[in-house]
Amino acid sequence: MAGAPLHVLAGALRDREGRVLLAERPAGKHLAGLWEFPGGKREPGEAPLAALARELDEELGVALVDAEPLIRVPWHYHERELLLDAWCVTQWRGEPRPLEGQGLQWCLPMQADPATLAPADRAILQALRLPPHYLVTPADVLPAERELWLEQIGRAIEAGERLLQLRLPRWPREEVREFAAALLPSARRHGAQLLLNADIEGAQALGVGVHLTGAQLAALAERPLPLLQVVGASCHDAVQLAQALRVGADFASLSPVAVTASHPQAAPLGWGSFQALAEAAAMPVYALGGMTPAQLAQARAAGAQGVAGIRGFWPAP
Ligand SMILES: Nc1nc2c([nH]c(=O)n2[C@H]2C[C@H](O)[C@@H](COP(=O)(O)OP(=O)(O)OP(=O)(O)O)O2)c(=O)[nH]1
Repeated sequence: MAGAPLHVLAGALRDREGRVLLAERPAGKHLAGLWEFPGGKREPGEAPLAALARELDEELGVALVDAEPLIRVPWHYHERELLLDAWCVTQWRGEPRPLEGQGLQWCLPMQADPATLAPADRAILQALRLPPHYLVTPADVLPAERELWLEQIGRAIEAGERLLQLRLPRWPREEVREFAAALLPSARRHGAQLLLNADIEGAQALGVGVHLTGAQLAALAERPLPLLQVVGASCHDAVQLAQALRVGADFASLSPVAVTASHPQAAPLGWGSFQALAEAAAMPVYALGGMTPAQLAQARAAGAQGVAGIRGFWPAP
């Protein structure tokens, strides 16, 4: 019977070291043997957080104290359709115990193997791994400004930025690759991810990420990089977001949310359309276009992973 999707709550308990708790789905249940975030179905009339608190009590014997929304993942399994509503559980009382005999493990999101998770949970894992800001280099940077930008990006990484796209259309490809290689030791030291714009072969050779253009995304049949190298995709509509999911991208940027200096002719989505698209996307989505870091809270409220941008994101020189 086709009806409303099952509303399933999932809680990522996060400890002080940044590890999250994973539980093994018990034998005999749907997706048995795969790992998931503890939780379960909301009962009729129950508020979402009350449902999550009840499930955490039943499965782990802990009392939920504080949680914040993480990502909502609409998912279609053969036999059922669900809305997986994931929360980051930042405070709880009690020591989690496997009250249903399920396996439990604490692990850092970067170390969890997505292949062992329930398929819908890969988006939750990405939401836990990805930071709130996504920085993109300005398109007008010239090769002659290499030293300045080496310093600028280095400073951003030192300041805590963890996701950076090198989009340097005025540079020869080889020089962008060499530039990325020069930044790599500092990026690795700080756990920051570098993405090359459009250069899949360069990303493969260097072991870094790639940000796919809309045209590349349309032409791809599968994920172009191994799971540990991050894949982002430029999207403007639902068709591109669906394709990003099909090729196994880790996240999308969705633009333009507002009018931007770099694309003044493109019609902005506005927060209403952004939210509808982001919530249907089943992957983390960054708000791009006319964004500043000050809009992070608004973007999060509209279902975004965070904000992406060029101007206003780089530390002052
Ligand atoms: N709890 C939970 N369920 C998940 C996750 N990922 C995922 O695809 N699911 C799916 C598996 C199930 O089809 C559905 C949740 O059902 P469930 O069987 O855990 O719910 P429940 O605890 O209320 O189960 P039950 O006692 O009624 O059988 O959502 C996840 O991270 N946590």
